[in-house]
Amino acid sequence: MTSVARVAVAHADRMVVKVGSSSLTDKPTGLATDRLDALVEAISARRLSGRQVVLVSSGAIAAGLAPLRLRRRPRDLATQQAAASVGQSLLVHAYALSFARYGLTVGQVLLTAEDLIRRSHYRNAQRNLERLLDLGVVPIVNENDAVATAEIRFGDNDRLAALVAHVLHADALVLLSDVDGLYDGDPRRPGAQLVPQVAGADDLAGVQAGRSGSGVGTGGMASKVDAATVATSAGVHVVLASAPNAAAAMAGAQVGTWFTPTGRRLPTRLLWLKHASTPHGRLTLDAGAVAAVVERRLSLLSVGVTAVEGEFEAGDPVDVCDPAGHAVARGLVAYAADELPPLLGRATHDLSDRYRREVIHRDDLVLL
Ligand SMILES: Nc1ncnc2c1ncn2[C@@H]1O[C@H](COP(=O)(O)OP(=O)(O)O)[C@@H](O)[C@H]1O
Ligand SMILES: N[C@@H](CCC(=O)OP(=O)(O)O)C(=O)O
Repeated sequence: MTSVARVAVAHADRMVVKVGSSSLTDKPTGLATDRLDALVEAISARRLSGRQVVLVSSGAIAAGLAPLRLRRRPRDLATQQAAASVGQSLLVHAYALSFARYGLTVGQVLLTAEDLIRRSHYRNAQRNLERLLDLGVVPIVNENDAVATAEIRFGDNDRLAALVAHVLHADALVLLSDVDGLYDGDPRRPGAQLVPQVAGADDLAGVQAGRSGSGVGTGGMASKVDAATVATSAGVHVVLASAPNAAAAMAGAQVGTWFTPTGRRLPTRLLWLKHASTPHGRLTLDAGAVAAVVERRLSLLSVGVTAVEGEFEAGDPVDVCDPAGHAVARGLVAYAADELPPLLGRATHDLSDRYRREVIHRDDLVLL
């Protein structure tokens, strides 16, 4: 990895650090306070050097298992929510005590997907996190597992951390796990090699990023690679390293896997549209409309739409598909599903004034 990237991380004024359940918990005792304390020591050193850190911490469900005498992560949502309710308070209490050793105050921020997907909501989350940082507090973010339902769960905190990094204009994202980086295959298999650098999709070709090996983590390596891709596509440097290497990773040392930015910052609205929204329907286009939207980046007009599926209202996210049915873009549609069928294939000048607006304005479209 070039030293430029490592210097960028070492000097990041604002950094998001995400730690997984497997790095904070021991079976059967629950929270491993020695490991939590070691992580807090590394983060506190950085914070006390004048740089801002937001911690995204998993571990609520894992920390709730032992007090509830559960031997493994429950499968049903209600027991997961119960375990998270018990575990989250233990987790944040442990962090509060540990950061207090360095005179630092923590603030708990629990988010659901909605909080980062809906514009009115993410401004709220953004305002609170900014204020906590201004006040010198270390925000500790987790998914709000106690109320999150199956459809709205992030399901993994890696993507949550990438979205938080973007919303807060962080310079770097450090993903800490129980493995010392991305391997080209399951690290439990002999011969798997550490991938030291990912500069783009080509470096991921042939890499088998699989599921969690710990039984308490949910995302596995695939979700870390997805999160790194989200963050780097928006200009954020990403390091994936093991939790014991936290200080070294934050200082830009040669540990773990380094993901270099592949794109520039998108407006937050478009980032959530691309990575966090759930499409409510699909519009199929003819070949000319695909070329207009994808290559010439024009707005989508009714004349190029051949089919509409799904139930959506004006303003909802929908997928924009080529004639073969592959999603090529996602956008905020300007019409409700039941308004569109009479407009399909018709030129804008043939329509009444009410229907002369674009089906999706180009400012509301992202390519997938
Ligand atoms: N290609 C890979 N490289 C590294 N780890 C991998 C890979 N494929 C699967 N894994 C597994 O992913 C695990 C990390 O994911 P997870 O348990 O969800 O971590 P966390 O709890 O830290 O979020 C590793 O411990 C490893 O067993
Ligand atoms: N929000 C959940 C963790 C979800 C999650 O992504 O876990 P992990 O794969 O360990 O980062 C919890 O606190 O238990």
